[in-house]
Amino acid sequence: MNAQLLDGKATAAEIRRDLAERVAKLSATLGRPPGLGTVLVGDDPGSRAYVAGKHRDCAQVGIASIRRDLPADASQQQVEETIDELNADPACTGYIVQLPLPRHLDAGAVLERMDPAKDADGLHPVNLGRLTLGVEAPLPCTPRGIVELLRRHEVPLAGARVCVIGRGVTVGRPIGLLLTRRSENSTVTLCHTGTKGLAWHVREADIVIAAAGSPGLVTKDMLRPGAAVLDVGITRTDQGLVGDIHPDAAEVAGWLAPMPGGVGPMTRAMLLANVVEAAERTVGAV
Ligand SMILES: Nc1nc(=O)c2c([nH]1)NC[C@@H]1CN(c3ccc(C(=O)N[C@@H](CCC(=O)O)C(=O)O)cc3)C=[N+]21
Repeated sequence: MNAQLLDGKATAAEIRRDLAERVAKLSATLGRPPGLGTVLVGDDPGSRAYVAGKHRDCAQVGIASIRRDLPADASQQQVEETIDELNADPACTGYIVQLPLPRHLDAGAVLERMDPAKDADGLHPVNLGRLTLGVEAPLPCTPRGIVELLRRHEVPLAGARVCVIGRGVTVGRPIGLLLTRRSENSTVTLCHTGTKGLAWHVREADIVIAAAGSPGLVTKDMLRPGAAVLDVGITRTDQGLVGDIHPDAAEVAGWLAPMPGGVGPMTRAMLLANVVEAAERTVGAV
C-alpha cells in the first residue's frame, strides 16, 4: 500500500488564500485589518520559532501582528497586565498565549484572564465549556485543523473508529469533542500512558491520531491496513524533529498526515481562521 498524502502544507496554503479575501473585505469594513496578538514568555527556541511562523502567516493574509515578548523571569502580575492590555486593545481581534509558560507562572490563571471573545486558540475554559455543550465558540486550532484536513481529503468520518493517543489539553482531549458531533459522527477512543493494550486499540481504528509526544510510538505492525494515520507528535532531537508515527507506517496506511507538512501547518491556518471569524463576529457578518 502506498499511503495517500494528507498534505497539510498545500491545504493550509489554500485556506490562507480564502482567508486573505475575507481579510480584505473586513479591513475595508472595519477601517483597519483584524489583528492577532501573541504573548511569548521566555526564550525557548521552539516557542520563538512558532510565534515567528504565526506572524509570517499573518503578514501573508493581511492580518496585523501584535507581539508581546516578556522575559523568562516575568512575574504573574506582568503577564496578567499584558493580558489586560490585549483585552482592552481594539486593534487586537484575537490573541494567543504561547504555551507552555515558564513553570513559576500559573498558566490556568493567565488563560482565565483572557477575554473569551478574543481567544484565538479556543483554549479558554469558557470556550472549552461551550465546545462541550455544543454552543458556538472558537475551536481549538489543532483539532479543527485535523477535522478540516480529513474532510478536504474525503476521509470517511461517519461511523469511523478513531483512536486518539495522548490526553493533552490542546489536542487529545478536545479532538474527541469535535469528532463525536453529529456532523462528524465518529466514535472516538482516547488512549494515554495508562492504557492497557495500546496496540489492540490502534489496530481497531480506521483513523489514528498520534499526539503523545513519544517518538516513533506507532509502528506499521500496529495498524489496520488502509487506516488514516495522522502524526501530531513533535519531539526535538539532535537529529531534528521526530514524530509519533514510525516512518514504516506509510507502507500500510491508506492516508498519512506526516510531520512535518501535515497537521502543523493546518493548526496555524486555523488560528488565522479563528481571528478572521472573531473579526467577522464584531461586524455582525457571521
Ligand atoms: N497557545 C498555544 N497555541 C498553540 O497552537 C501552540 C502552543 N501554544 N504551543 C506549542 C504548540 C505547538 N504548535 C505547533 C504549530 C504549528 C507547527 C508547525 O507548523 N509545524 C511544521 C514544522 C515546524 C518546524 O519545523 O518546527 C510542520 O509540522 O510542518 C508545529 C507546532 C502550536 N502550539
